[in-house]
Amino acid sequence: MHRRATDDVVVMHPDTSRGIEVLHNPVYNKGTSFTASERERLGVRGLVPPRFFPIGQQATKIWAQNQSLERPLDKWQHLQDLKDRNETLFYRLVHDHIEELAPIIYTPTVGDACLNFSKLLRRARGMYFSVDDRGDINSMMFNWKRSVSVIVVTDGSRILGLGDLGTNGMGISQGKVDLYVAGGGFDPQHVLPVVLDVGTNNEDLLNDPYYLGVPRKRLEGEEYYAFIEEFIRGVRNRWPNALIQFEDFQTKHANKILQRYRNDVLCFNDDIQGTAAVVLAGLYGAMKCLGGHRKDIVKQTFVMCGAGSAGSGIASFIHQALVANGLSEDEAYQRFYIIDKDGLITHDRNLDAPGMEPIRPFARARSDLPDGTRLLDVIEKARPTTLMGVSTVSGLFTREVLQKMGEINERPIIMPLSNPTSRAECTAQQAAEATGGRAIFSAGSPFEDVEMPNGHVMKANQGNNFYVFPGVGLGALLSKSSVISDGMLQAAAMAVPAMLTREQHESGTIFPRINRIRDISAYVAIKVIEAAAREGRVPEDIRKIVSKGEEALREYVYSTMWIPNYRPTVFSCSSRK
Ligand SMILES: NC(=O)c1ccc[n+]([C@@H]2O[C@H](COP(=O)([O-])OP(=O)(O)OC[C@H]3O[C@@H](n4cnc5c(N)ncnc54)[C@H](O)[C@@H]3O)[C@@H](O)[C@H]2O)c1
Ligand SMILES: O=C(O)C[C@H](O)C(=O)O
Ligand SMILES: [Mg+2]
Repeated sequence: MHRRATDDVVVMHPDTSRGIEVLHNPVYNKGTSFTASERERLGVRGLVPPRFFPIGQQATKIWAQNQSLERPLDKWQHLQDLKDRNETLFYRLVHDHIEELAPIIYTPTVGDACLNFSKLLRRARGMYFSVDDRGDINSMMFNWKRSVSVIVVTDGSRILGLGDLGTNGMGISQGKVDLYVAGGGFDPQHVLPVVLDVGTNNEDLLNDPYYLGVPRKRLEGEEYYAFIEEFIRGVRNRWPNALIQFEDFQTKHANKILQRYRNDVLCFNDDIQGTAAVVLAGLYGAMKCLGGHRKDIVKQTFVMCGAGSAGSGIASFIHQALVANGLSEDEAYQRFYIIDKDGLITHDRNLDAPGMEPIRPFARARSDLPDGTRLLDVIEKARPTTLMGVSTVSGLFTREVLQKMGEINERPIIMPLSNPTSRAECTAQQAAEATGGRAIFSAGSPFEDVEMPNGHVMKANQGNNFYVFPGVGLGALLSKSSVISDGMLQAAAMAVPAMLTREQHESGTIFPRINRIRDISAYVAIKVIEAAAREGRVPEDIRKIVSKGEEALREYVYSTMWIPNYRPTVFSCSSRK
């Protein structure tokens, strides 16, 4: 991915015929935007209407069509149809209107798309590997003819807060790779969405005659891990330099898989690590809103609702930051109260249960509060500054809970992070009403800012891993590091709030606007590369660029970004990497 995208051409795969096939291939199709010479060269003269329209005009027309649709899911479908016809135009639209379209191609609408994926699928995209493919996974990867720089893979077992959606989870892998392109400047030819169909335990899907996956229960135990191993080995063999992003794996497997591969393979789990980095970024931003410095995070106390992969990942990562800023390990653990579906987690709990391992050091002493204490009582006792929700339970932050946070704190930090919107622990409106608009608020899915009767506006920041995963992926690949370290992720968390101005902090803004996502991703990537260099993880050529300073690094990062413009299409004898 080291090239100047703007100077580029599109090299047509030698197997592609000229003529109508060009129009039917979404990578090469430009619709009415083929120039006269291309129409000759590609054999499409007369196959498209005579008038030439530049991409900007095409985008304006299709944007108006999309805007005229009422239902978000119809907008999603309209965009997928466009992607199936003309990828460049699709990414141009998403790039130009990211703020309006992120909620369509991503949370919350992508949740509905996954729920209805069997009915909505028009044209397959990405790769599907099922239990029936065991033994053949690596050879199947050679059916994918392009080189791959990033793979987003899910096993569909925990799609957003919607549970086990089996093969329908492909929608989430596709949404995430679209954000790698739109937000991180990845070339769409080199991103690959994948679903591992290891079965589903969702009875509705098993009984659905149109379900797209293998209708059987999920693989479990060693059989499951052997399948994952076969997939990872296949990727390492076929695309040795590709980054693997694990997405929406259920907690009992997510941590185990991450621990097994994170020191050998360029990979990360977005729900554990991407989320943790974005939440820490939001907390650093909140410290600035409170008029302080990011180091003030050591003064905070956290109540976390949810002890799954997101909750445990966030807690462990904030713990690292507290220790890095001067607390002892134990002091830092004392700052957390973690609650799951059975209430407060203490040493009275079975901490050996699957998925509980990362939570173990956060379990409270029996003497603090009884095991299972409910949220409101925990808040009364712990007097937290920050309340976080990764529980998937809509309405968990009741009016009483929010009011209590507002009583304890002048400016309570309230983060209902569960996705999609239907699972958020509270809405922005509810948080604003219960706290008189004083909350520093951030939710996983988008909400509107709330204007209070006195004219004050409570900012409804979106705290979503979208702010970091494209930049982390970009930085990791460009650094040529062989792994993604905690230090690289901590650097990503510090990069995001550095993009905000003092005025923005004063207004309660803790994340930059999403329409700056390319600049955010580039800056995250710069900081990730610098961290990798500090840790001695980069080869000589990268070390040289880093040693020249941030400007040289910026130039390097931006020069690799793919820009959604049409480029001249040419033929060559061999396919381009
Ligand atoms: N904002 C983001 O960027 C982001 C990133 C990752 C995950 N998430 C969201 O976080 C949620 C959780 O993800 P996960 O992978 O950790 O899921 P999970 O299913 O593994 O964990 C859910 C946890 O919530 C707990 N829980 C259930 N009911 C509860 C209650 N009444 N009170 C307190 N805790 C309760 C469960 O015991 C479990 O520990 C999902 O909705 C997901 O979309 C958001
Ligand atoms: O997909 C998202 O919107 C964020 C996160 O990865 C999640 O699983 O909720
Ligand atoms: Mg996720």
